[in-house]
Amino acid sequence: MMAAERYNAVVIGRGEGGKYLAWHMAQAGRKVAVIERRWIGDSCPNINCLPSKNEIWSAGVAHAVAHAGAYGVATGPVSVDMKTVVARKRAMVESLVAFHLERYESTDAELIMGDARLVAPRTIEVALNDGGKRLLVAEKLFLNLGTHQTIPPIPGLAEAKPLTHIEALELDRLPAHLIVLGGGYVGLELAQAYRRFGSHVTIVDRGRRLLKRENEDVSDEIRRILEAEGIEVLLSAEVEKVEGRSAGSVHANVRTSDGSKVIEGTDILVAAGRTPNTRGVGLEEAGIALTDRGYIKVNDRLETTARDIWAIGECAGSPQFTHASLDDFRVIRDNLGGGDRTTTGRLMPYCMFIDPPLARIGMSEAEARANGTDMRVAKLPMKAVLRTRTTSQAAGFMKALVDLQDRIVGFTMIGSEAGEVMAVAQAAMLGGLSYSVLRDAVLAHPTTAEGLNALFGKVEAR
Ligand SMILES: Cc1cc2nc3c(=O)[nH]c(=O)nc-3n(C[C@H](O)[C@H](O)[C@H](O)COP(=O)(O)OP(=O)(O)OC[C@H]3O[C@@H](n4cnc5c(N)ncnc54)[C@H](O)[C@@H]3O)c2cc1C
Ligand SMILES: NC(=O)c1ccc[n+]([C@@H]2O[C@H](COP(=O)([O-])OP(=O)(O)OC[C@H]3O[C@@H](n4cnc5c(N)ncnc54)[C@H](O)[C@@H]3O)[C@@H](O)[C@H]2O)c1
Repeated sequence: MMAAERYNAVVIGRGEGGKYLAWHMAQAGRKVAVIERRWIGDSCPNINCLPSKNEIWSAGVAHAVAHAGAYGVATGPVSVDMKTVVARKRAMVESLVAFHLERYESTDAELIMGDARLVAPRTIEVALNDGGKRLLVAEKLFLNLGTHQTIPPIPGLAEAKPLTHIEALELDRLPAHLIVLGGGYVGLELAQAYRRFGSHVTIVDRGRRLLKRENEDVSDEIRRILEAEGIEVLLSAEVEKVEGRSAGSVHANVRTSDGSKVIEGTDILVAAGRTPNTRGVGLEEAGIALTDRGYIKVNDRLETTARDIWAIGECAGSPQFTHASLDDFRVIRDNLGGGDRTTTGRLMPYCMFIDPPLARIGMSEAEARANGTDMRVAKLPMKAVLRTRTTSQAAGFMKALVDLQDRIVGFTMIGSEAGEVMAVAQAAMLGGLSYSVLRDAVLAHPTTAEGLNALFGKVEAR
């Protein structure tokens, strides 16, 4: 019988919010352990956000060099060395891992590498990666378990050994023809990156349009941008069967409204959504209820159905963004400190890093109409923003929704610097400013944000 070790707080899964919570509590003098089975530093710096944006940046450089002639810059033949692309990414990841280890040292939070499972409420058995087991009892338990790639049950798909984003971001060779199953965030970002590195790319999505959570004009513009780069986009497409092996020869039998066709690729990437890491951890046995989609059931203070147990980030059904997981940490931290903070109504921005990027904060036009919000809509093509005349990057548009009290309730942009411009709109929303403040602000010329003057100038008077 193992002796139980007592902790003030244990975090299972080293996600974004969990790590900040651990560091915060340890710095406040609590005895804290974090149990992680694989990644030092969460998914974001190891396998998700930062590695993908690192390689996407390399792809952007390849694209810029390949199109340098249009800017009057002569180059020789352009080629991409995937080994160097991956080496640059790995160097970044290693530096981020070192940063995380240093933070554990300096805060005195204990990092335990192993697989955790609840054997009773707040009693955790850890199968250590180095062998052996430990038993921990926590006064407070925080679950930050994350999600993993969903592999749809398509005949032959699992046997084809498809790439997920993890392997795709480790490829030191260029696929001749990459089939991308799923045209969501992961699929579109990586599809464009691989196209720019030089692969032939086909995106297959069963939806009627890309990014179905966005307004129809957003989906159409993004499809136009991707197709203009030579990416093939198949929509309303069901993959019925996959044959062969990725990293060689792989065929996807696809049914579309135009009939059936076979896509012959060399590699297949699955980017068809996420599944929470909540099975086999002993959650339900410990009184922690799950939703019907397998996420941990929480209230708007991120409390689970079991006493003194919280959930954070994707496993709690929070929006699947690093900044959402970070904000979950703030909610829990403040409530543990006697505050009263919830996740209800928080503004959640996001930016998809295709080029040009898509950024959104607040409602889309379709969402506003669906919930009956009375609002005015203003839309400005990016070619009307003078900055884009200087860069020849005129694809996309800005769009704003303004309610009858003159508040900005939604902002969407496809265009270069979209994420940065969105932050300006977000600040105005957080401050409860009238749209006229951005309409009339003196903004530096010629910046992309300057377009906000013209965009809000198009809002109809009440
Ligand atoms: C390819 C890709 C790109 C992305 N890019 C962006 C982006 O640009 N911007 C953005 O905001 N978001 C992005 N995301 C989403 C973002 O990465 C996540 O939302 C974010 O990392 C938050 O994750 P988390 O805190 O919920 O958990 P995670 O960071 O996933 O951490 C969960 C951890 O729990 C561990 N774990 C699970 N079960 C156990 C167990 N039983 N025992 C021990 N350890 C366990 C896992 O190993 C994992 O390390 C991207 C996602 C993907 C897939
Ligand atoms: N820049 C960012 O912030 C960023 C980048 C990547 C991922 N993320 C986060 O990660 C989450 C997960 O991304 P994702 O791209 O895996 O999921 P997603 O939900 O964004 O997209 C999945 C896509 O796969 C399609 N699909 C599902 N099953 C299919 C099937 N059998 N055949 C064909 N198509 C199928 C869906 O129609 C959908 O379009 C995102 O929602 C986002 O929150 C964020």
